[in-house]
Amino acid sequence: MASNTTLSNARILVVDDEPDLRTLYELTLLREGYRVETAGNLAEALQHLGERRFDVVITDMRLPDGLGLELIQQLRAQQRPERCVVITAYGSAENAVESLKTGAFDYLTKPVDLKQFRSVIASAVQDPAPRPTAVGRAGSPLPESSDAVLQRLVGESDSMRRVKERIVKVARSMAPVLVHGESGTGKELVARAIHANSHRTGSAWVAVNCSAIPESLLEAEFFGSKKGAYTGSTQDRVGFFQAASGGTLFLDEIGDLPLSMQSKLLRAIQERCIRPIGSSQEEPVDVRIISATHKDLSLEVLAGRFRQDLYYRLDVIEIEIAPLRERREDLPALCQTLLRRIAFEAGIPVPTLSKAGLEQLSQDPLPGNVRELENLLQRAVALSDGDELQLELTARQPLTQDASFLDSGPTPLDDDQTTIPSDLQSHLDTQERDILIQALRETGFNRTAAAARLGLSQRQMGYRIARLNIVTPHSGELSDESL
Ligand SMILES: Nc1ncnc2c1ncn2[C@@H]1O[C@H](COP(=O)(O)OP(=O)(O)OP(=O)(O)O)[C@@H](O)[C@H]1O
Repeated sequence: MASNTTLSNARILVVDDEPDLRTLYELTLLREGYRVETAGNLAEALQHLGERRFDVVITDMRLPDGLGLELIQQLRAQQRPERCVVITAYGSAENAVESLKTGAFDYLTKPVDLKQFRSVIASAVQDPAPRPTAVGRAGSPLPESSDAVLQRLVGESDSMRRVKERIVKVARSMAPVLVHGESGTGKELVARAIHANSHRTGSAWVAVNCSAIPESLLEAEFFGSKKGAYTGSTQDRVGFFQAASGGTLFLDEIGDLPLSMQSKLLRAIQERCIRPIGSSQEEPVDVRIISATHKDLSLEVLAGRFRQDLYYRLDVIEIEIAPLRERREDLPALCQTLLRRIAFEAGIPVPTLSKAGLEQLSQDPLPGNVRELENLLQRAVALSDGDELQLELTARQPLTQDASFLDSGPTPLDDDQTTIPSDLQSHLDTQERDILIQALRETGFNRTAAAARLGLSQRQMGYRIARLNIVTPHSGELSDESL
């Protein structure tokens, strides 16, 4: 029986033309304590809906007099509050994605696994408002109020307002969201706001930086492993999917996931099951996936670096965050918030930024976006000796290319583009190393500034520096000559 009486009072409409299945769903739901009504086709369903309000409508996709999708469309058009769960035929990914795009809360694939069925319905009937008694799990922060997280997202430009509206709109469904924007634009903050505004807010939030995990460890990190699965594994290990169970899994830098892992992720999303390494058992998983990238994934698909089917699965709802240089009207509010945060952490009075300083900032391309702005202000606060902040903007060329230039074509360092390298990986590594070193030199070995110039996050920069074995003067081991 469902443990929460308010949830078990929920009223559910089941729409399916197969009497056996209808009865199976009905009995399963009645056993959970829900109030259930059934319909065998669209017309009957609409009749029930005309008579009363339901909490959840579960509908088969194919009905004798139309599609389950039409039911969702009608409910949305009438702005009805019912959450819809669609049951689609096995292998019809298009239908599942289409129903999520139309506004379904979630979908289930035939043959329906009853455990999964119960868990999806339990999610759908939950009160969307954050539950006051909910507590964060070990390893996940206590849930923040939905408003508090949205308010942390500073900016009232048209594009920021659209982002915030979209967050609220999509938060309540299970549909995967892809957040796209340059490095430092606030993709993780947006993903967190979606989680905080969803009914999953009391459950785990697990953020994973796909570019920071070595390829050989990815499968174990994502799906976990059983004791003895490999040398040295002395106990079962929980993967990201299990850790995020009931909550949200945020896959940052999804464009950097190697192809081999992309197919495993696709399978986990499609089947909603994972198999830990060393286990013979599949485990059902209930996670909402939000992914983020600074890359244009459609170009990555064309270049053969990203699986089209996975792209299609992840990009059900897209949220685009504009770079800071395209929403300069957000700069004053952002500076104010960031300065307040910096001053609070340093335990000092909030410094002021002069009009001239703000003007200076608004002329700067700020390729590292809000993160770069944050670092810049942090440096200014640390170096200031008076009330007014002195900004140190790095002299640089106006930004003419976005960060994806590293991946999408020859760079000026390609002096011999006609020769095909015999070892592509080491050729690319050498080029990447040269670019990184050049950026580090030109920024006085300031990793943050170099990362910002290259459109990389600090984590990505750190990972690349380690991978390519670059020793910077700050590491105190070798001098400039070693570069
Ligand atoms: N609109 C905003 N209002 C307030 N702070 C912001 C905003 N956007 C970004 N930030 C701050 O800027 C920093 C970078 O944000 P975040 O990590 O979310 O960016 P990102 O796009 O995920 O970066 P990356 O792609 O490099 O991982 C964080 O400290 C975040 O709090």
